[in-house]
Amino acid sequence: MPRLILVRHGQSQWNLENRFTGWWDVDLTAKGEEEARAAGALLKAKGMLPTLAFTSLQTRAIRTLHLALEAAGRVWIPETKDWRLNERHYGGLTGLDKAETAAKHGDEQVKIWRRSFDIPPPVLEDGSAFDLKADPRYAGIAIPSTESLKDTIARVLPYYEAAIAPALKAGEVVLVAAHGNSLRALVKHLSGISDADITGLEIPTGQPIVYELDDTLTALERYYLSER
Ligand SMILES: O=C(O)[C@@H](CO)OP(=O)(O)O
Repeated sequence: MPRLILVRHGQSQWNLENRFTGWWDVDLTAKGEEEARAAGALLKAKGMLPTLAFTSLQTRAIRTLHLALEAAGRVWIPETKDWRLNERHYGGLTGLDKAETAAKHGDEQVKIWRRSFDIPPPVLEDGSAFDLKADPRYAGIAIPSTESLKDTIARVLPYYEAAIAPALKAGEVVLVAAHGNSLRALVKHLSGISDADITGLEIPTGQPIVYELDDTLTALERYYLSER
């Protein structure tokens, strides 16, 4: 039966500093590196060994994948990096302190920006220090100026259907190392979570989530590997 393993990157420097991150390329903290290694050790201990991996173009997810694969003894498996698995773009909130932003705009507004299904944060202004236009990894890509979860789903799901689903159907055990909101997009789809209910779903860092799927890739079961 097809099996898909999702892991959110370990703690990043801006998770630690409580700053809106999105597409900004922030590295793991020492704790985040440890979480990634622990995720890989858990995969090995449970015999849940991936044969193929996907990740984003962002350092925190790529390094989480590599540290986990090293701990699992699987650094040799093929991996694909794609911007469609990036974190949702946080627009004009990128780099801001989450608590200071809540003090300025109110908790309710920040909650809407963070977790509403289809209300995007304000756009990233031209000339912002967080503009990624000159970043070579995004050459030829229409970088968004902000994204809601709905916008994120609109690029994650076609990628899942085109690249990940065929690998699952071909019998690969697929590991996806990505981000809180790109993984929420996948979980929403696979578990059939409504637009209203997805606002309450949080994905913890460094915790492998396993999907047991049937041959049509309908989810039979979703569980945290640490709980088995
Ligand atoms: O800052 C971000 O990019 C994300 C993930 O860390 O934050 P949030 O929890 O608000 O989606």
